[in-house]
Amino acid sequence: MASFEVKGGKKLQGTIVPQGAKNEALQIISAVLLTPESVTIENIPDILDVNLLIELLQDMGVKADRVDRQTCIFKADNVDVDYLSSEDFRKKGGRLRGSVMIAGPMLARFKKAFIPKPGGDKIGRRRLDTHIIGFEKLGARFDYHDELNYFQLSTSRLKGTFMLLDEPSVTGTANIVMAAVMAEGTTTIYNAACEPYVQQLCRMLNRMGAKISGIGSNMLVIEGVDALGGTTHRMLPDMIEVGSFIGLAAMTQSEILIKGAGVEHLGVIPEKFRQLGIRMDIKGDDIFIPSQEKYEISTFLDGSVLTVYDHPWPGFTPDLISIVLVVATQAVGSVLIHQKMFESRLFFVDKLIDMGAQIILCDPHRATVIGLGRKNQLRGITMSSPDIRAGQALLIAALSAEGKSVIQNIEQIDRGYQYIDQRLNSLGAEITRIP
Ligand SMILES: CC(=O)N[C@H]1[C@@H](OP(=O)(O)OP(=O)(O)OC[C@H]2O[C@@H](n3ccc(=O)[nH]c3=O)[C@H](O)[C@@H]2O)O[C@H](CO)[C@@H](O)[C@@H]1O
Ligand SMILES: C=C(OP(=O)(O)O)C(=O)O
Repeated sequence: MASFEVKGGKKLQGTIVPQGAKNEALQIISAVLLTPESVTIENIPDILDVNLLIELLQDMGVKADRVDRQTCIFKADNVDVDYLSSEDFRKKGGRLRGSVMIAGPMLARFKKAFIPKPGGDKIGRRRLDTHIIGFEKLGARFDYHDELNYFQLSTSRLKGTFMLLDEPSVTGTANIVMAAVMAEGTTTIYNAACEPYVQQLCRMLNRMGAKISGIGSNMLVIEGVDALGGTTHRMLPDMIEVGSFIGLAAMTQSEILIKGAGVEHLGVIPEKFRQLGIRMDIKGDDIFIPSQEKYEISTFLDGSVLTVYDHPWPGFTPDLISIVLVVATQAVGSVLIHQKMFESRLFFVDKLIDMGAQIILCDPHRATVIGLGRKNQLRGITMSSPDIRAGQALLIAALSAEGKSVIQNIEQIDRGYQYIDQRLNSLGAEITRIP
């Protein structure tokens, strides 16, 4: 388990460029399995989860030629379908959430798929029902192997149909879309997720020859085609990194320019940080956050305490709730943070409380933060990173704190943030990686 040693209390300054979006990358890289032709992908984040997925595809026989660290040409013209039933696939696939999205393209092109119990954050129950029921509606059969904890799926042919999803699952929608693009006839997916990740996937599939309409809405209509061809795709800037950098700047009183932030794809994210009192100037595709002595949380129009909660897109993403929570600890005013989707994502607040933050954990989903308004600084402590976003939130807390902090289990942070120590150190942070 590696750690970060962080010397806190320093103001940062400079320009930072967000990496390509992690959650988009996991969908897009899975989609290369849909064609035997070459697919060039640009702006790939160099992070643990994405590298693991690429490795998994290579184990399946997919050629992956790295042009540079961010660009890769994939060619899935000789896929070893049997590898999916191997012990090795179950082990490696089980290390990341994104591996689940290999199933949709495999069903579409090779008529069989295996889904190992996926990895990813341990942030509460994360079921796969939406994926499996969607595949079933398209005409796949499934067996659940209890002892080895994996789903086996097969079909003689997939056939388009209407389906109303139980919930707008992000990876579930992506998986079903990828299964449906080569199904016979028309598939309509209602209550579909419409996060920018899913929109980007649909646009890429259309460039490959798919016929998907309704992109960006909660109803996707997919006319099946016989085959898909190659394309080039560029990942959007990671909106979760952008939000994290806005929060980091405010919390550490830093002046930061986020260059190429993908402003038109950020939805309500800038507004949520503005509600915490954070000022920012949007200039073209860049976001400038000035150094702010104080930021004050607004109230609702009737004067009642602000609540920030997560919601499927175009609502506020659950992946930024931990960041909003940590930033609120130094604001003037109070806010109720409500993490509706996941039941184990707020437990890291005990570490913030140990650092001196004023937080009342009401229940597993809700925490009230009473901002310190910089009257007291947080104190550096030793802590462990429980999940990717809590890890980043703790790093922000440590950077703003007085004294030294040690963050253990930084593999969680490395899952989603590319060379984060080096990039923040180039803005003036003091983060040392202890292997
Ligand atoms: C690899 C990847 O892309 N991971 C993202 C993806 O995970 P993932 O696709 O796994 O998450 P889902 O969208 O399936 O659902 C997340 C959780 O929220 C619950 N749920 C979902 C929708 C809803 O309207 N109500 C509700 O309660 C589900 O039961 C589940 O427990 O989307 C999540 C929700 O944005 C993000 O946190 C993850 O970072
Ligand atoms: C929860 C997340 O990731 P994953 O779905 O890969 O666990 C996340 O990106 O915040």
